[in-house]
Amino acid sequence: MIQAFQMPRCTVSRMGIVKWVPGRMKWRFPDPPVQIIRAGLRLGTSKGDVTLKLGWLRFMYQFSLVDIISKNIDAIEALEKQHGAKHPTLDDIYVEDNTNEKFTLIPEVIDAALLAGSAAAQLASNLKLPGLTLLDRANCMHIAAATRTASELCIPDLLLIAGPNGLHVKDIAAKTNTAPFIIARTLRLLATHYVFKEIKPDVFINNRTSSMLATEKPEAEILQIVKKRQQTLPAGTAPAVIPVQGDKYLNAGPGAIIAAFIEQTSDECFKASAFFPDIAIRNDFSKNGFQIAYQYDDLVWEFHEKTPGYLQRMQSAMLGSTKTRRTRQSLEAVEGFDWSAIPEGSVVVDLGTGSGLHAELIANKAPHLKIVLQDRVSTIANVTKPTWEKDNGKAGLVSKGQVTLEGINMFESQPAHRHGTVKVYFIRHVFHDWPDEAVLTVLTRLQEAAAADCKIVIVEHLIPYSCPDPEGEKQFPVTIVGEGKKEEPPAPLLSNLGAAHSDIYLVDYTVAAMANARERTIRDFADLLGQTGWKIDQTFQRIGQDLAQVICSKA
Ligand SMILES: C[S@@+](CC[C@H](N)C(=O)[O-])C[C@H]1O[C@@H](n2cnc3c(N)ncnc32)[C@H](O)[C@@H]1O
Repeated sequence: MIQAFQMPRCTVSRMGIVKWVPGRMKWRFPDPPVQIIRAGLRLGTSKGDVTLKLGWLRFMYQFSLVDIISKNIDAIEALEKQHGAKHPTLDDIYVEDNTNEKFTLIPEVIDAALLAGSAAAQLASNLKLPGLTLLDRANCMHIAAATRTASELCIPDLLLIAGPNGLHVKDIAAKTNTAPFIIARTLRLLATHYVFKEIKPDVFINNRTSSMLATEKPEAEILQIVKKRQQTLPAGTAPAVIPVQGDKYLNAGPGAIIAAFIEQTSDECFKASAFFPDIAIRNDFSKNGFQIAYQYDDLVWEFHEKTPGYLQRMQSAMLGSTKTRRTRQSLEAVEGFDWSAIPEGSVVVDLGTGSGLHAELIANKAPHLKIVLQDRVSTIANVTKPTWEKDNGKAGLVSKGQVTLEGINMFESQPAHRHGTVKVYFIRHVFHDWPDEAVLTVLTRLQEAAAADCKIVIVEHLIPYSCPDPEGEKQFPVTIVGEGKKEEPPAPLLSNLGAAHSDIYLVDYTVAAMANARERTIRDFADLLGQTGWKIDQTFQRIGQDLAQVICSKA
């Protein structure tokens, strides 16, 4: 509803851009004028007199972005008063358990921050010359390169130790045995993208973003890590497989696992991604980007198993990836589906269990069920078993027979004793590692082994469309877990919140580059399930999360 409104005196230039008389404006919109803007966009196809209205509506389009920003910043400020906290700014140093950092995780704060951030990013894109936007996009590999350079040289740690006065690039270069001009341009490129801050010419400090990467190790150890890294990097033309020091990420503060994730992304994934367009354009998926970049024939999982540094970095990176998003994804994975409705003594298989974190959550949530942890024989022997043996709580679940560990190959038939006896296959973050053909094979093997009342609980991110999807919402309704109600973001925001919510699309490209794999939309899952005799019964999701539980049964 428009509370107070006065039509501006506007003229329309040849390009249809509104000019207006500022003194006469008095606009107040309690809510963004969605219907009016949508109507305006429809009018955009007309000509003549209507062009005037279109120009006016274009002006309102800009205005409503500002309105969304200011309304949501007001909301955050009101929440600050209510919670006695302040939303951190870029000038703060990141401390995980700090009251202000915890404040940013309150669902209402997340919602308001996403809306304001989305509107701000869209406004910035509206205002930037499109050619420069394209250049930004095409050149973003340099930001990845600079991020890895800074992180592997442990500059966030050196700046954390240096404190508010920061360090001159010459001092950083001297400590790390590198060239000052490299440090300067690396940190300046990143500071321009709000990572680090240049407080005087050539003097840098950490900001909230860069300080997340500090391992908090003492300076002598940090410099030793950098020195070792330099000695292990091959001289001359570097082969793709350069040694990685996994031990950097151990025995350190939470920043170490975040650094592992950032360094893995800006190293392996960055190199693999460079080759993905060649594969996509040729439409030839016989090799993936990782295999081409690393001149390696096997899959990335085998590569990790054979190269201990990479394996350690990848394992730390998986922990770090949750920290960067700071969600409760582990818990959320087992919320939604009603485990209590499964009869006493039923068998639940956690397929592709990894370390078995979610199997343990299910076992504790539903002690009346028998949980089988299935993974590759080598993963069960080298990862799952040691994890479950060294923890008393887990070991207790095994010794009392509630939990069993089982080495299998999910592409082959389920073990004979599982045929017809499993009530639920729980499958979290397994399918996103594989192309469609592989997922079809696994679903077919499960279809062959499953009894008529068997369910599959798939836990994966669901890729949101970047436009509204009322048809899909009707066809695949989502049951919300926890508080809140799903609402379409106000126009003119993209329905997926655009750049404020881009990480899932980047993860999708990561799995594509590393394994020709995919994150999927709900329609993608419905299609794969339909081809293998399964159907979707229900989908559970939390507000603001892409992670979903998709409950499936035999069609
Ligand atoms: C991304 S991890 C997910 C682990 C765990 N479900 C989670 O959500 O943390 C994928 C898992 O699939 C397992 N996996 C890969 N290939 C497999 C196969 N052929 N048979 C069984 N498990 C496999 C991997 O060993 C790994 O543990």
